[in-house]
Amino acid sequence: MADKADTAPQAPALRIVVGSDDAGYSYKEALKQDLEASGLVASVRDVGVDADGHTAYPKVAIAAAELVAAGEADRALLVCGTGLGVAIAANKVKGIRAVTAHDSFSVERAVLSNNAQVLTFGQRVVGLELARRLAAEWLTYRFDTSSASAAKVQLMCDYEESRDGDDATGTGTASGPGNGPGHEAA
Ligand SMILES: O=C[C@H](O)[C@H](O)COP(=O)(O)O
Repeated sequence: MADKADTAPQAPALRIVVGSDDAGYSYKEALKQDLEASGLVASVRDVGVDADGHTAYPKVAIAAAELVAAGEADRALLVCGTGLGVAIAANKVKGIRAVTAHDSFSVERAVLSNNAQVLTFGQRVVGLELARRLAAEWLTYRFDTSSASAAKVQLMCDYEESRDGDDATGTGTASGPGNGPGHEAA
């Protein structure tokens, strides 16, 4: 089943943040190299960890997600042992939709159905070559704001906005959804 905008070779190149904990470090490094070599990528920003880093996954994931939410990056690609912790942490940042996906269809729908700006992998779950292939596919997708999926994504955005006043502790410092280079906002 082909979506109207399932690939967009003419789309603006993406500004991508990469990050991992120590359990995802070697995949993060390999994926970063691929991203840096891709014509679909405008820039790659690495928020850690470095080779001997031991920063806990929530700190790295939140730092990356905040860059996306602030509009300083279009997407983030995060790796931990399972991909789950970095997704949960990134989703705590307002405006962020982060998913773990280890198959091609889910990677496609993460963008085309859910307008997810953050993709996460588990280094202890998926093979490196599959992760690399999935990341390459992920770069080709752009959310279509005129698609039927847009109204569904908007329901999540509306709910998040409606919750703002209910949260005495605040929901993060991000001011915007970081939905991409001018064409990914739902
Ligand atoms: O989701 C968490 C990640 O898999 C992390 O890399 C490992 O976390 P743990 O050390 O708490 O199991």
